[in-house]
Amino acid sequence: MSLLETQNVVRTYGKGTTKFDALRGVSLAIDKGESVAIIGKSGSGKSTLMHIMALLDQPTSGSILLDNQPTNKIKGRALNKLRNQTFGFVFQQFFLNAQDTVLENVMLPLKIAGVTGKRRKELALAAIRAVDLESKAQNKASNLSGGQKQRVCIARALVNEPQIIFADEPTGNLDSTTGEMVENILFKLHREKGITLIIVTHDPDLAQKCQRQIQIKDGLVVEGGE
Ligand SMILES: Nc1ncnc2c1ncn2[C@@H]1O[C@H](COP(=O)(O)OP(=O)(O)OP(=O)(O)O)[C@@H](O)[C@H]1O
Repeated sequence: MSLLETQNVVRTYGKGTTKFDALRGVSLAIDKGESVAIIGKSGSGKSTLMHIMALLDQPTSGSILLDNQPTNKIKGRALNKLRNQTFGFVFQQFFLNAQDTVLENVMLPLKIAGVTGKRRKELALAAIRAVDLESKAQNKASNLSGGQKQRVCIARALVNEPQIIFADEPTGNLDSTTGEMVENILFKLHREKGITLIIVTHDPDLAQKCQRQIQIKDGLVVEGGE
């Protein structure tokens, strides 16, 4: 049974002469516990699709179903809550708060979810432990290496025990050894906690480690949609 489904998703940017169809009718279904890579050339529509699947953007037409329920009527606070509870994000544009500690950064999604006090700290420390950064918990996020920052992002993404982790080029800015460590953490979470992984990547090796590769070309799925 599919966990996340897109039905004939179209996303048009702009109006008039600048109108551009970034997605031209994307239908795909992702099962619970799957690991999926979204691949394709620059400008093919990968990030647009990822944002729509993660309910960060709305399609111009078409639908997104989560657990077989349509999501188009969920708005505002309810939508934020659903996203916060269901998804974890490892996105380059979702920066860490540089002046806050690692612990504070990882506690943030729990704070938003209304988890308080000791429990908030314990859950955050468990996530920090899962990415092997316990010794840095009190460090400012700015005083970390690139790979360590990415691991903090993963800890923050997993602290709410999400069903799905969306990762946009999770190893893009990292050297190969550090990138491999970050990959290993993501796949370990997938194997051991059954978290569904949806990863946008240009890296063919990372894509091959996923159970399925969905290839996007000019706003359409050309391979791996089902
Ligand atoms: N806000 C926007 N307004 C207008 N056009 C946009 C906007 N965002 C994206 N596009 C266009 O939509 C198309 C798909 O963009 P998208 O970012 O989804 O591609 P991508 O496959 O993720 O590319 P990359 O691999 O370079 O990140 C591109 O042609 C892009 O120029």
